[in-house]
Amino acid sequence: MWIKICANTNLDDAQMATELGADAVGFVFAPSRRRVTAKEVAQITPHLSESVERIGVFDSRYAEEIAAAVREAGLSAVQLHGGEEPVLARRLNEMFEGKIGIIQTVHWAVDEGEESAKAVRQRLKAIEASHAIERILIDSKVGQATGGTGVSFDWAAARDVLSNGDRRLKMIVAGGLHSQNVAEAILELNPWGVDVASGVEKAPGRKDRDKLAGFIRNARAAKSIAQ
Ligand SMILES: O=C(O)c1ccccc1NCC(=O)[C@H](O)[C@H](O)COP(=O)(O)O
Repeated sequence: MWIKICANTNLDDAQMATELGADAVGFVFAPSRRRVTAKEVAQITPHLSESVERIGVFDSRYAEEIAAAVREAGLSAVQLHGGEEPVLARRLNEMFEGKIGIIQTVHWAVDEGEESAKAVRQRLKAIEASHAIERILIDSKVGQATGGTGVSFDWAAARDVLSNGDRRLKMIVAGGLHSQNVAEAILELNPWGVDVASGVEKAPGRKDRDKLAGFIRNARAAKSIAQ
């Protein structure tokens, strides 16, 4: 089970997440109350273990802008959170000669019921056909809010849509997860990975050690049952 702790804003939190066993730490470059700059992240990444993925979350559609932030901040992967144009992923792959991890976010609009299921199904097909992406992250969209919402989507309704997707794509589940519901999400959807931001915080942009430890412990325990 791959675990990403997202929306880190400071070194202590990012180090705490890695010490507790996270596989990846995320930094939000998209508009958010947890937004960070490349300059700030550049002060954090050199102090993290080489083995942990450092992922920037971007809503920009400009490859050059993303690439500049990747280089300055010392990121190892990007999460494309603003749209699903395979051309952006392809361009980044070219620019970094395939040496950068790319995760494509696909939003599940929690207010849109069946429409959401249809939209996600279509997006997964398009991503699969593009052959440019190997990991997708399914996140809740609530109104205009596209991340850090603390709201989970309907896993039971999503199960069919997500299990019919391309097995080649590694699926990461996000949106409203916390230590008390992550096991249920894993047992329902059997994802490759999970991601959390607000569910392990004591305040926006500040992580809570107990919540983090509980999240990682419960996610790993659930995955061992789901397999
Ligand atoms: O976390 C944010 O504040 C955020 C804001 C805007 C765009 C993306 C954002 N986070 C990206 C992530 O990958 C989060 O982990 C994901 O949205 C889950 O958030 P949460 O529901 O709070 O666990």
